[in-house]
Amino acid sequence: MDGPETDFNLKVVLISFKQCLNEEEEVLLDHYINSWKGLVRFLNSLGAVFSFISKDVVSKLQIMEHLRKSPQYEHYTSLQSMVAYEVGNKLVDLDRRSRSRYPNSGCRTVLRLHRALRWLQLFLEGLRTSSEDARTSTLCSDAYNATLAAYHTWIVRQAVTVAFCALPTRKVFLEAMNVGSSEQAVEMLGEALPFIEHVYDISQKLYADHSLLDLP
Ligand SMILES: CCCCCCCC/C=C\CCCCCCCC(=O)N[C@@H](COP(=O)(O)O)[C@H](O)/C=C/CCCCCCCCCCCCC
Repeated sequence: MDGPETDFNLKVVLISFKQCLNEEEEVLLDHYINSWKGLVRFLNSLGAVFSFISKDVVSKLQIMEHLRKSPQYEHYTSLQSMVAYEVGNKLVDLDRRSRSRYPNSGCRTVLRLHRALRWLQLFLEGLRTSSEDARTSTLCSDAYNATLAAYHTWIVRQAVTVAFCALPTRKVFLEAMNVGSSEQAVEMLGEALPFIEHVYDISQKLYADHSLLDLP
């Protein structure tokens, strides 16, 4: 039963990233997958022009869910245990020459989501701190160019640029978050974005420590 506190809104999704971390500051994959599913729900609500993006995220979440249901599922409890298992057992393609051996490794799959999380963090921070008349397409492409663009093919970058033109205005975006007025949405972002940032920072350090930031 949904009440005002449990209604689906962006605050619920962003705060769900807090649950991704346990007391040891390990990133728990079930929660990470669920938080991403919440984001996909928002993406789908923005219209069919974004469906090629949402399909890519869903396919990556399915890879992770498959690993969580595999006989090796215990190794996929957290990002840390996954990295230890896949790296320790050489189940990751570390360079392009070996690209085709483990195309669905957990490490390379989460890396794509991890980079996208940084895009989301920058985009929402841009929405939060920008003026009322700021263009969302500019905020979005600035965040994209600072994060994901470097890893995407020319074709993907063109498709993404077209999709950005279909973004709603800043006001509509903030209202679509379903947390009240634009001012309340801005306040919510200030409270909730640190949870995403924390998960991002811990994942980034883990990947950097294991030289996994450029997996093909
Ligand atoms: C009311 C406010 C709601 C805001 C909530 C937004 C929800 C955001 C949800 C998802 C964000 C986008 C996630 C993009 C993941 C991209 C993963 C990726 O890099 N995939 C590429 C590489 O994968 P491999 O080939 O190596 O397996 C893949 O090639 C790319 C596929 C196409 C999609 C890439 C689009 C990225 C655009 C990011 C901006 C999204 C704009 C959304 C508008 C809010």
